[in-house]
Amino acid sequence: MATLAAGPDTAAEGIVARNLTRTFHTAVRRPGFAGALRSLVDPLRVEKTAVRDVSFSVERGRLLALLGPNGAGKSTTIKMLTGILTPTSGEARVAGVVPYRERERNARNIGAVFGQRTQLWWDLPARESFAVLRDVYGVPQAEHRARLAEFDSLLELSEFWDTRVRHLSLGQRVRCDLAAALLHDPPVVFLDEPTIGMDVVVKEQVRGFLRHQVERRGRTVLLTTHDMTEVARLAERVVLINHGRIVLDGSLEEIRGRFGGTWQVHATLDPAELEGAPPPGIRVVRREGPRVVFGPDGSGGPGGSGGAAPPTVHRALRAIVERYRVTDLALEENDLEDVMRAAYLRREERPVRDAAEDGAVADGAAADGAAGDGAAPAAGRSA
Ligand SMILES: Nc1ncnc2c1ncn2[C@@H]1O[C@H](COP(=O)(O)OP(=O)(O)OP(=O)(O)O)[C@@H](O)[C@H]1O
Repeated sequence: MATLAAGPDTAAEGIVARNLTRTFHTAVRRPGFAGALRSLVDPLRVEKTAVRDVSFSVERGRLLALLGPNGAGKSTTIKMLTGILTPTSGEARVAGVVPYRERERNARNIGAVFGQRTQLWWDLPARESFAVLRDVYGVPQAEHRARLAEFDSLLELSEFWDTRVRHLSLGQRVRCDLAAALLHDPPVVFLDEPTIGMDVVVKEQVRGFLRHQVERRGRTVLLTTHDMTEVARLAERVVLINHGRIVLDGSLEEIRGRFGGTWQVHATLDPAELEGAPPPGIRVVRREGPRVVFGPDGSGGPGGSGGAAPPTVHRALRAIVERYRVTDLALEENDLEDVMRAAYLRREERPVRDAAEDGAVADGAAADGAAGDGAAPAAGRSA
């Protein structure tokens, strides 16, 4: 395996993960009263591999969405990339730094927002937290002022930044958290469900802010979310993780193609005759005179007889207009939520059963969880 040690030419990089694996050892209770008593004196420890052999990279100035169902391993991956957790094996490099080896250097390069927690001081107005962070990171006054003005113009923070954080609404607080995470101008940003619980207007404002930070400021963003609208609006590329392993690294189109993203193309043909068979991977679903409905032929993808994945809707559209003379065209796609549900429910990628699933009852506290593994990268202060 190639080594990922930091080098002089690596500062321009985004995020690189190579074969990242993280195993937790958890104390579990044996079933029944006698078992519980025995576990007090002789705790049973089981191994849980939360992330297994995960490799991907994010180019500088790009946004990648890391998707997966609950418990898939997204947060564990982010914790390794932010330096909070050390991988059991594998390597990571973020903006040229190995995050869990050089935590301080890494903290200067990254910003992180965990939607459910805050890094702001609960009893201070957000603007005072910003000033403390400015001093912690040694940001020059003029730069700080300019950056705050930019964030205010995009996130409308000044309406509430003099209010104590404990009195802010969720949407207000997370907008302040975003500003706090970016005030030191980090090239790489990690966002773990940043818009969770926000109303649609604020969500859209935050998405606009993120687009601006990627497209205009060139930041590299790794985002986790369960919100498929967010993915469709923001992500060019997604990595899908399930049971700790990467199931797919590609575009939303590829996810649709591979996990039964069904589509139908309604075409009116001229002449009305179907001249020649439909292009490969495409079948005629029904026909009424010149009106023909095309769909994937089901020979690939899940549930199919194997072979290549069905063509993506864009490829199918192109193939259909190239093959036939089309006078009218309409497209129907199923909902992205349905596609993701199908992707999450796929069983083939499920790894061998963890010992914890074999009858023992998890005790809650991990024997070697994040708490004992290192400090958060930024000057974090959870409320
Ligand atoms: N400190 C820990 N000790 C033991 N097991 C852990 C620990 N942290 C995570 N896990 C387990 O690792 C698996 C992956 O958890 P992780 O939090 O990374 O999932 P996730 O994809 O972020 O889920 P969600 O979408 O619910 O936030 C889960 O089965 C979880 O119970």
